[in-house]
Amino acid sequence: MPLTATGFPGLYIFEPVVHTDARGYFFESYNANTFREGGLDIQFRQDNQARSTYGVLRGLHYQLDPYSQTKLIRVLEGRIWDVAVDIRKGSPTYGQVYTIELSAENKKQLLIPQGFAHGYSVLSPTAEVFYKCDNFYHKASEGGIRYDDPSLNIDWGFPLADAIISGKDAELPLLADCRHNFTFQP
Ligand SMILES: Cc1cn([C@H]2C[C@H](O)[C@@H](COP(=O)(O)OP(=O)(O)O[C@H]3O[C@@H](C)C(=O)[C@@H](O)[C@H]3O)O2)c(=O)[nH]c1=O
Repeated sequence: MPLTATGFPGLYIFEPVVHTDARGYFFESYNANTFREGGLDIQFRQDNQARSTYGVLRGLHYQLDPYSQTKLIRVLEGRIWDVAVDIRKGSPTYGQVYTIELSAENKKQLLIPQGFAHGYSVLSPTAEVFYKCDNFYHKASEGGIRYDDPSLNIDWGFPLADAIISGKDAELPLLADCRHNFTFQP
């Protein structure tokens, strides 16, 4: 099974089976049946793609219910440091941070369930990130947490002096001041 548990309930690493031959390689970057066989029946509704340069840090973001999003993150070009924070009240991993390098080379994908805040930083000169979401973008439901919240103490994979951050992200609140209503459903 190409899905690996992370220890955070609902958070999985997906590693596709790569078929290599004289022409190059082929892999199924997404197959709903593979996820269904792993007990994950997700109806993806929106695909997003973003290009960034070294040092760009996006996040941490979430959308409030009923627009919360499961996300399946992968990298088409370059390398990123992907960060997921469990903000589901009652979760055994509430307030904990999961990090993983995703790259075009390692082809790993991170499946992030609803109730997590998500962000990433770019480690390579450029990176092209592609992700599927099971709910539509809804501007009024956007929420976020500051990347440098001291209670999370996140390692972003590079010195924060290098970070390029949007004005919106620089003004996000700390986790303790966030108004969200995510609860853990075992
Ligand atoms: C996220 C999003 C943004 N936009 C618009 C709003 C804005 O004008 C422009 C850039 O938006 P942002 O600055 O929010 O883009 P960005 O900072 O890349 O936002 C993304 O960050 C990562 C970490 C996530 O997890 C995503 O869910 C999403 O929040 O694109 C859409 O039209 N649809 C979308 O789904």
